[in-house]
Amino acid sequence: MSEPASLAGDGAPPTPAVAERVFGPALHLAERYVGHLAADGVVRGLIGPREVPRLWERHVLNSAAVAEAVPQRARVVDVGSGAGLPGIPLGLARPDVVLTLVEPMARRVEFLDQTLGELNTLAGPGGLPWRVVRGRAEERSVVTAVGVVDVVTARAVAPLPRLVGWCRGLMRPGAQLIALVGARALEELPRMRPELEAAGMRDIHPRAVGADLGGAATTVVVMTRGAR
Ligand SMILES: C[S@@+](CC[C@H](N)C(=O)[O-])C[C@H]1O[C@@H](n2cnc3c(N)ncnc32)[C@H](O)[C@@H]1O
Repeated sequence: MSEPASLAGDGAPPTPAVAERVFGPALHLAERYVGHLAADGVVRGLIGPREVPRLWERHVLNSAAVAEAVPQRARVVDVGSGAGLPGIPLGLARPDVVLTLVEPMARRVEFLDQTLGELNTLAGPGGLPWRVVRGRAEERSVVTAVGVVDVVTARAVAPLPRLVGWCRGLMRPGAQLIALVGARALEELPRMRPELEAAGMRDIHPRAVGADLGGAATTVVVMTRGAR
């Protein structure tokens, strides 16, 4: 049977050996996702063409690295998921998590719906326990649709204090926010700490994840919502 054109993977970069260890039995789904990003993701302007050769290292493995910071069977919401990062690689690496992708932009939601539909079909019996919710994380309709979760993930969405303000309503007391950050956010963390604590966040710390994946480790800032 021929493959769906949109996921044919034309021009997709080769799969690095480490991907098999990261994704295990879901490797074929991760390869499909990369093919989809390289084709439809570029056509729709969600991924720059120059990113294609480094989709695995810089986007997919870098995102999947977050898996080691996520507790077993966590309810996870990926806020500002865009083309599905870091949510989709995380969900593929960790089939025990229940994943919701939140994204306000119609064009991106369409891409996510199509991707999830296709990966779901490929995943076979039971499919994937994932869904897409359109809207902004702080909107009441989104909080109602998603409910409260154990973990919020976010990459390149907003500075940490603003991100916390948007996501707090989705986090149960004790839930974690795991934000993938660059060097600048890390540098600014000490200055931001009082504001994050005033917003009810505790145990705020940077952490390197995915150091064993062959490339540079992913830096995340992890924080926990306090009781109030
Ligand atoms: C720079 S993109 C990053 C996308 C993806 N996380 C990645 O790393 O490729 C930021 C995304 O956050 C979304 N966004 C902006 N404000 C948001 C909000 N209040 N709630 C949820 N998503 C938001 C945007 O629509 C956009 O898709």
